[in-house]
This record gives sequence, structure tokens and C-alpha cells, in this order.
Amino acid sequence: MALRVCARFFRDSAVLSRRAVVSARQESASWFLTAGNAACSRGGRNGFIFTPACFITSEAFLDRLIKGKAEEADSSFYRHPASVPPDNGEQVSLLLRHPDQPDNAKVLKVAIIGSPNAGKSTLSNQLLGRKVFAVSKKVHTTRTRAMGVLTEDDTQIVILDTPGLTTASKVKRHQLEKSLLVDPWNTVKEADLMVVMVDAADKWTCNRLDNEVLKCLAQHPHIPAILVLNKVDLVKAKDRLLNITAELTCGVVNGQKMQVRALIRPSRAEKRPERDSEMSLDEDKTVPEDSAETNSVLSKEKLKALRSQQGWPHFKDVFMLSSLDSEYIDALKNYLLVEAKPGSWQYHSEVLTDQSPEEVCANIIREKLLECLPQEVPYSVTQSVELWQEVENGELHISVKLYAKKVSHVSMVIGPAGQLVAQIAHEVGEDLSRVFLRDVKLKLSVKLRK
Ligand SMILES: Nc1nc2c(ncn2[C@@H]2O[C@H](COP(=O)(O)OP(=O)(O)OP(=O)(O)O)[C@@H](O)[C@H]2O)c(=O)[nH]1
Repeated sequence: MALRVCARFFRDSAVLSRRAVVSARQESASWFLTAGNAACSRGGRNGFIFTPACFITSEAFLDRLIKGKAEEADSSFYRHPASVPPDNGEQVSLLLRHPDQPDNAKVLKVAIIGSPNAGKSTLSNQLLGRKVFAVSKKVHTTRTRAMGVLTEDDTQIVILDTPGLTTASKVKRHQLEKSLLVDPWNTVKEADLMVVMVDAADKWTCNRLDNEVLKCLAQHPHIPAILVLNKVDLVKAKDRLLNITAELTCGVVNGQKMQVRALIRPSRAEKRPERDSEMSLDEDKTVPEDSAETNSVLSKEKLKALRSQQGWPHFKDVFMLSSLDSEYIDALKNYLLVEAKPGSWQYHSEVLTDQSPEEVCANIIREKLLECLPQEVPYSVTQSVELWQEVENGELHISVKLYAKKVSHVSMVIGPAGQLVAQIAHEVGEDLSRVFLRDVKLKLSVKLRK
């Protein structure tokens, strides 16, 4: 019997509703497509405020939920998230250390892909339990691929965070690094599972999978993929999520046809407004352009067909979540743990990321610059580490020089009476303290790049 499930999330019960799963397992006729709709009309302080549907077909995951194994694991086995050694040599030795795996070790390599700003790094950080990837509201915060490791009990999940998928013309036009074009594609090749993230709150893009994402999926049809509709906290009409799901999956999940009845009226033709100037780096969504990599693998006919395709009919499961909410993250984490297959761990359980301590620092500084400075200014600031020293009391002292392109940019980074740069240094220091597990004193100075 085909299993068709709508698992409900309860904002105040912190777990997927077991009752919903059980009752859904007994239902074989159709998807619970109106459940999300019915639930969201029952807002209230003590009731569930919003219960979006997630289309989950994984028997193993549902069994685990029904038996309560997910909850047992949470309470009986808690391992603090790993951290990053503040010394580069120590980090390298840790990465080379023999994995301390148990006999029944399991692994899963997950590539998180999607358009710029979909929330990939936010989700990765939340799954890891520590912030090791930069997050900002500006596009292209992530410039190169980076890896995070989540080790729980007998299972190791390797999370591959990728730069937002983009095109060669955008990279050229905005003088972005070539890694933005190459890294996501190379990363996906290694993955056991692709997590495709879509910003469900971006009404201009949420009804159609980005062409680059579709190409990536089409090029690796053998790698299972799940769809994650992110930022559901920002979606006011929750029932829209069902329509978005139907569109992005072409109405098919795990080979099962969904029956979606229109829950909302089609929106009246609206003119797409000019995007925020801060977001202008990625404004051109329509350029039909193919990278050399995709051209070599996908035929011209296939590429043409993809351009007219709205969604991907081969997603295995669909999650709707807010990456800011740990409740949702736990459900996805449990799903990934269940999806892991017997195999050798790649890393020692103390590894959190493959980034060097200096890379972690540079990325967090970059994040704060992106958050605080307007338009293209933060993209042109470069960094150089002048001092990196652990002192006797265990504190880590770091000094970094920031180089700006223009005199006006130097003043902007410094801010009135040096307040902005001091604030950035303070915030970065706090973030780094949580990654390196020690007090961090960071000094930032700003210079004109000659
Ligand atoms: N409200 C809300 N904001 C979110 C959520 N997930 C991410 N964000 C915000 O969305 C912005 C982009 O998040 P990132 O994690 O940097 O996105 P990304 O996909 O890694 O972006 P790129 O590096 O450009 O590819 C940040 O301001 C996040 O705080 C969510 O579930 N809800």
C-alpha cells in the first residue's frame, strides 16, 4: 500500500504529531492536502498556530516517529555540538584523525543547494548546532563550498553547504569568484542526498524552481532529492504552501501523484517591483544561459525542455519549515539520521567543519560587513590577518586589517567615531567565542587598498 502522509507540526509540542502520522498511515486514498489549511485557521495562543503539511513517504522515518525513537534519542543521548580548535595545526590534525566510529557506523552526505538567499547556510548552522557558516540577508554570502559534520550516536551526517546557484553572466557582470559557478556542481557529485531549498516567502520566485537548480537535478537524477520550503514563518497564508508544493513537484512526490485542489485564488497579475538595491546582484532571473559543465552533460533539447519546466517530479519527500525554528530543524535532522546508510565515517566525531579557524573568522567578519554596509560596498572589502595568538589565560587575540577600495568606503566601514567597526569587532568576537569555546578579543582596523 502506498503510504501518503501529512505529518503535522505543532509549534508548541516540539515534535511531529504521532497521532497525525498514525492516522495518516491508515489513510490510503489521498494526500492530506487540506490539513494544513484547516489547521492554520485554528490560530490561538494555546492551540497550534500553524501546522503546515509535510509530504513524507519514508517508512523508516515514520516508524521512528511512531515508536518515539526520535524523542528517546533526544533525551537519552545528548552530545554537545563539536567546536573548532582555534589553532590551524590542531584543526588540520583533527581533520586527519582516524574516525572513532562504532561497529554499526552509518553515514549520509547531504548537499544543500538552492538559489542565493534561500537560507542554505542558516539551515546548515542549525543542523550543526553551531554557527560556522556566514549568514546574511544579502545574496552570495557563501562564496565557496564548505563542509560541516554532525555526529550523533552511530551516525555521521556530512553537510555540504554550497554557494547559491548562479550563472556565468552574473558572475562576470558582478565580478564574483569563479567558485560560485564550479563549487555547487562539484559538491553535488559527492552527495548521497540533495536538499533543494526554496524561499517560500519570496512570492516572485517560489512558484518555480530556479533554472540552475533544475539543471543540477536533471544532471544527477540518480541522487535522491528532497524539497525544503524554507521561511514558512514569513508566509502569511499558510495554505499557499500546498500550492507551491504542487507546483515545485509537478504534483508528484516519490512517484505518487498528489491531488491538490486550489486553496487560493490565482493572484491577480501584479507587476514585479524593482528589487531592493541591496539585492540587485541577483536581479536577472531570466537569462537563459548554460555553464560549460551542464552543456557537456545535458543535451540541447533537455536544456530547452528544462527552461519551460516549473518543478521537479522526482522529489522523494517535501519539508516545510523555518530554519530559524529548532522544532522544525529537529524533524529534518531526525529524517537525515534515518536516511543514513551503513558505512564508514569520514571524520572523527570531534570535527565540526573543514574550514580553518581563519576561514571561519573571515566568513563571520564578511557576514557582519554584508549586514551593516549598503549595496556593493561589503563585497569589495578584503581582509588580512595580522595577529592570531592564544595568550596564557586561554583567550584568543586576533587582529585583522580590512582593505576598502575607496576613501568613502573606508569612512563607511569605520562609521561615525569608529562606532561601526567597533560594533562589528564586538559581534564577530562573540560569535567566534561560541565556535572556538574561549574568549576572543578581535581588533579590526580599516585601510585604503592601494
Ligand atoms: N524569517 C526567516 N528568515 C530566514 C530563514 N532562513 C534564513 N533566513 C534569513 O534569510 C537570509 C539568507 O539566509 P542565508 O542562510 O545566508 O541564505 P543562503 O541561501 O545561504 O544565501 P547565499 O549565501 O547567498 O547562497 C538571512 O538573513 C537569514 O537570517 C527562515 O526560515 N525564516
